[in-house]
Amino acid sequence: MAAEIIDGKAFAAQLREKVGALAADFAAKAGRKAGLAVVLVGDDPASQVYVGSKGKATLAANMASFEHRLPESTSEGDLLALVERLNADPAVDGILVQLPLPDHIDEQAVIAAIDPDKDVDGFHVANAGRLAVGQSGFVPCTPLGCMMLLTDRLGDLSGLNAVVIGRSNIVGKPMAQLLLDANATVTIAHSRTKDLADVVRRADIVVAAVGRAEMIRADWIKPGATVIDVGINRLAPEPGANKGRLVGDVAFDEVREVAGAITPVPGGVGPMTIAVLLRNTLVAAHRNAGIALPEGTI
Ligand SMILES: Nc1nc(=O)c2c([nH]1)NC[C@@H]1CN(c3ccc(C(=O)N[C@@H](CCC(=O)O)C(=O)O)cc3)C=[N+]21
Repeated sequence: MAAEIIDGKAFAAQLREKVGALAADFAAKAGRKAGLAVVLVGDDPASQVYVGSKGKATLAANMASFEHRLPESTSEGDLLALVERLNADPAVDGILVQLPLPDHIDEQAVIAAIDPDKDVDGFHVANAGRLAVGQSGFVPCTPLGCMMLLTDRLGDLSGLNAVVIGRSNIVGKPMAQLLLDANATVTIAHSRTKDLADVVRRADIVVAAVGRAEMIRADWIKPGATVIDVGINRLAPEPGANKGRLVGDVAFDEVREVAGAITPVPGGVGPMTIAVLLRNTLVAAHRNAGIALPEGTI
């Protein structure tokens, strides 16, 4: 039996709809819109596209969008000064500095400068620490989006074997913590893991976040497992084409024959990332304005 395809795009659209309605309520109560500032340094074409789609999604969700596109040559000092201004700006509830930054800028220093209560990416150590010890804070958008897809499909995750492949601060580590909080039995696998295929074969839940195109094969997957593919890799263009295809870290066409459910790339986790960013911004706005967000709504 072929796997169910988990429609992240549709799920994300529903979440954006809910956030948009709550953001309209917020604006009525607060007398201002929730605001998201997105900062992009340099002119990487992929980053330009993401920042553009974040801006559009923000406006569509009844929030204010503040875009700051700075040249590649921007100094670390100038970027830090902008972050300070955004921290102090009462119209800005959430701040996202698009990564990666140019090599001459220390990413950790920039993330550390963001007010943790405006850190809607959940990258600041204060938020990483809150997640680690079970306090409420901002959770990185991609892993939180993956959890929403998993709980929607599986309900209670208690006792399930989850294998997270990848140990980044942005996806792998927070993903493992969220799964652990949901009472899954969690393994974090990575490039040095021995017998990776055997480790993955024990998983009821596989979250692939390695950044290697189509690395996870059908014979690694336990029949019926739920497979969440975080990877977004662009293949080399076919002869005659100017852009290569987007593929995940999972060999989709073969894994779908074995898995119980699988996210596609594109149309899986990626759209969830942006929807959760808006959700986190809505939460930030309520906290900053001292307005309660109706419990259990998002
Ligand atoms: N501070 C920061 N926060 C981020 O969240 C962040 C970042 N920096 N830097 C870059 C990555 C990448 N990222 C994506 C968001 C949405 C899609 C997305 O919606 N993808 C679509 C299609 C993409 C396409 O067609 O090119 C999909 O998967 O269906 C992808 C990638 C957020 N990132």
